[in-house]
Amino acid sequence: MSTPQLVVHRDKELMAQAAAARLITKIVDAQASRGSASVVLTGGRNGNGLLAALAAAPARDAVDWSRLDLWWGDERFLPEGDPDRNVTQAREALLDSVPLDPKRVHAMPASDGPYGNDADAAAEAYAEELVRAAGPENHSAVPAFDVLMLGVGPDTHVASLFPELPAVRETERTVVGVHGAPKPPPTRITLTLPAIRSAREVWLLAAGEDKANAVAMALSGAGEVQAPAAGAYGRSRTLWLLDAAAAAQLPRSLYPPASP
Ligand SMILES: O=C1O[C@H](COP(=O)(O)O)[C@@H](O)[C@H](O)[C@H]1O
Repeated sequence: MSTPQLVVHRDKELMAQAAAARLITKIVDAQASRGSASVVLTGGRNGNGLLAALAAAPARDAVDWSRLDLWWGDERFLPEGDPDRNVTQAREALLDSVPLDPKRVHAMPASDGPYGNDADAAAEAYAEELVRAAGPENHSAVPAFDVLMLGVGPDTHVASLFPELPAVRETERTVVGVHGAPKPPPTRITLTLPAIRSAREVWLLAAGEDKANAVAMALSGAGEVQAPAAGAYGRSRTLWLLDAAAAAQLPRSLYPPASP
């Protein structure tokens, strides 16, 4: 488990631009040292803001998009192309404008796909896709993600791990179906905390005053069942990327030294 590090930016626009710059560097470095990079995307306002900032950054051309694997931390279980699906929003924000290898874009199944309306079967299929990508040499059920990003909801949810729902208590499976989520749509697919914790780096993104209470709670010792964001950390690094509004309720003892 890595101790959370906090970076606080002036506002959400600057946060998105700085996080996009950070992600470009990570991908380029991973491609230089290992040949390819593996990134887990998040949905939500901050995840999409980062992708839009990346699309607008001239340095995006430093990435070899054909040597990048993209995965998702969660998906809203809706028909293919639905505007509320996380993958649809990511395509609009960035993916449609860069030359990705379609075989390396690992979207979670849709509710009108091969598993029909069965979110649990769709989750199992995604878990199998992760196992295949991990390969036997990794001795892991998931590939070695370089960066796994998570938006933090105002209720402290990350991916589709909501407080007190069964998915946040999962200790064995890497992907599960979610039923009865408090945020629409109620049916979702999500990586579990064990899968999230297998990533080299976990980045949690939160901007806006509606996130301030969730950020303070998750970083002040709350349990992961009550505050799922508290249970999200990476093997080498856990980075909280915040704007000043989202950091406003943090105790001074947690505030990074150089922040206003
Ligand atoms: O529904 C979801 O919400 C969270 C947080 O979204 P935000 O708009 O409050 O930032 C997101 O991270 C997750 O991927 C998504 O499915």
